[in-house]
Amino acid sequence: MEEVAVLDQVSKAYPGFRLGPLSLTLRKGYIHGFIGANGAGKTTTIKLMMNLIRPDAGRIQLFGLDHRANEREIKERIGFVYADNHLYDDLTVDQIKRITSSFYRRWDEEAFQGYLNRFSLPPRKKIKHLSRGMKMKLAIALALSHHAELIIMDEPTSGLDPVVRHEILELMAELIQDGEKTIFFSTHITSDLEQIADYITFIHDGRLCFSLTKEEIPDRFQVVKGGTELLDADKRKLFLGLRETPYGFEGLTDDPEGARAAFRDKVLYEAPSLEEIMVYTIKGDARSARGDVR
Ligand SMILES: Nc1ncnc2c1ncn2[C@@H]1O[C@H](COP(=O)(O)OP(=O)(O)OP(=O)(O)O)[C@@H](O)[C@H]1O
Repeated sequence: MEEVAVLDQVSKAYPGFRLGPLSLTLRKGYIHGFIGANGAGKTTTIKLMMNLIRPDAGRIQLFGLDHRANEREIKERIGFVYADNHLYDDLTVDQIKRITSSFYRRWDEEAFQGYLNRFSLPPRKKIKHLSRGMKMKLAIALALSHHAELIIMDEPTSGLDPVVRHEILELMAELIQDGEKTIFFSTHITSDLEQIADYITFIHDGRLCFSLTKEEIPDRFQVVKGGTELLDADKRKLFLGLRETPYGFEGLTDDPEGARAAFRDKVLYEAPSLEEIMVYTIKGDARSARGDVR
């Protein structure tokens, strides 16, 4: 499988926060979703890939090329959509298009006009008069009109209504149909990933928790539900996170086999949603950091 992006033991430290060492591979032709709580390090990872900030250590390759030595060529081949899009407020759609198109050798005016029509974006309207959803659609149209092979989007669906989100997800699914393009997008909205992502990468507090295909996740994680009397100190260790009520417990394990050996048919086993994986992992981590019994 062709590797479009490889991060190898990449790290970056800010006061009070350290990303990595992070290793991650993006495979050609797939949609890779990138999840993590606020402040987990998603934007930092994306900025490192875009060479907007420098890593303290580690190696980043895009299209098999060193991302700093070959920045110009690489940027031609990337479509980048940034969360707080830096579109100039006083410019019109048409003016921002003219500026953006001048950066790319492979700018495709027909493709851009196609997106304007598809998204009903008025060419003469000023950016500041566009709604949040329209601004995001414009950012996407600008990023997709130079035949990019890798599309990197930082929170493209956050703050958008379900209809606009659906339109954007539908477009992503269309884009990878020919197997030539790769999408990497960060989000908090786990249901978006459940719909369209092939691979899911989850980071927490600057560390990689997992990078798996959507199909692999149920083999790796399981929700277990049962009576609290079944729990003892050893069995508690099977869980990444555990919630107990007077009526029973519910927990997330990353050792489904161990859980089955321990509880057999005395409990219920369920496939977790991505949201459950996120919430249990993050809460479980906070509890162990505080020294609470897990
Ligand atoms: N330029 C900077 N200087 C200092 N600290 C920074 C800088 N940029 C990011 N950080 C810190 O790094 C951490 C990770 O931030 P980052 O923006 O990568 O998280 P995120 O996962 O994208 O979060 P969100 O979902 O809220 O956008 C945060 O604690 C943030 O305060």
